[in-house]
Amino acid sequence: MGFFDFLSEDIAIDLGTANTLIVHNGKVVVDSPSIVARNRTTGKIIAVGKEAAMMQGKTHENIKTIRPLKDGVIADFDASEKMISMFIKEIPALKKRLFTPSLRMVICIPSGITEVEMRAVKDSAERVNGKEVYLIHEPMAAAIGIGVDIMQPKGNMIVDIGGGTTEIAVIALGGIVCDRSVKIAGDVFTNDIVYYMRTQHNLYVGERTAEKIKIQIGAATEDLEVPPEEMSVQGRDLIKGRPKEVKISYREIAKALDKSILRVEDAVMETLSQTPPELAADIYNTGIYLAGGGSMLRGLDKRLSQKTDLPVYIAEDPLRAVVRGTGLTLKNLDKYKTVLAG
Ligand SMILES: Nc1ncnc2c1ncn2[C@@H]1O[C@H](COP(=O)(O)OP(=O)(O)OP(=O)(O)O)[C@@H](O)[C@H]1O
Repeated sequence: MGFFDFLSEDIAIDLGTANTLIVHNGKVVVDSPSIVARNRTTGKIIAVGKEAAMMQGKTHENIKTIRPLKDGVIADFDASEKMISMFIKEIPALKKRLFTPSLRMVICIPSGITEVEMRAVKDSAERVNGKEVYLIHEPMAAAIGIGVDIMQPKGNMIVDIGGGTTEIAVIALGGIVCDRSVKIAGDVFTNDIVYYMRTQHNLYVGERTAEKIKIQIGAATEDLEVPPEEMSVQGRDLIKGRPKEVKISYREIAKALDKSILRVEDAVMETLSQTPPELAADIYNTGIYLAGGGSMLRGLDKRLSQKTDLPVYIAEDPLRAVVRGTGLTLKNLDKYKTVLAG
């Protein structure tokens, strides 16, 4: 330990389109929606994370809620930097500090990210006091978080279904052999539900309500073994203009999501078709690992398993698999130096 090491801290960040998670000292210390609320007149950020999420869809013209990331990459630099900086200040062990310490960071990024987008993440991290900043691809972090031994000469397929992107990768010998990133994930599923409610029930629902429907009764198939109960949904009647309530079943949601899930399935099939034969043989034995919040959609594992004819496993606590892996990478930087991106 160097003399000035007490002035520096290590943190791992999963900067996601839907959620931002931070690991410090081996523990998840921040787990918040990636949302910022800004006062339009003064330009000041008035809330981030959970507090800003409560305001979503309920703001007046003076307040605007922003999601600074889109499709896994930073879309609004100023808002994202302020959000990261406020999240870092919320870390209990750093709250007591007078100044933000210099940070050694590992941040995960989508596998389909461009050099310019990668640079943007690094720049933002440096501006929030990141002195040593490392990047890791999300599927790689997910694999480490799931507990896959990525260094083995053995192929493993990871499908990480987040908010903005679905990342599919075949990993062997500490590297990504083939991958695909599609912009079909949780946010698209939510918008599919908004569209379905509008067109089939003449009911206008906001994104927060649609996401609630997805989590409470969302399904990827119409034949679930344990179907959830019908759900009452309130919104605005598009014809009469007044509030209205309708009851919906998981079967309707499965119909609403079908086209998008087909596109995820196609991307998985395409990646499998590009996999070198020796690694394909490994995947035949090990199956496919799912991570990310989208993997929690009821019946998605079964549907993917039927489509690919392979066993499909959902990671333990799928929303945290990526940040767990990012944290482990940070803890074992020497071991994982070769798997870092950029
Ligand atoms: N039980 C659930 N069923 C279906 N979807 C869910 C469930 N829980 C969370 N989700 C969805 O998971 C998504 C968030 O997942 P996650 O936090 O893994 O994404 P992210 O890392 O923020 O996004 P990205 O990796 O694309 O940047 C959201 O769209 C959310 O609605």
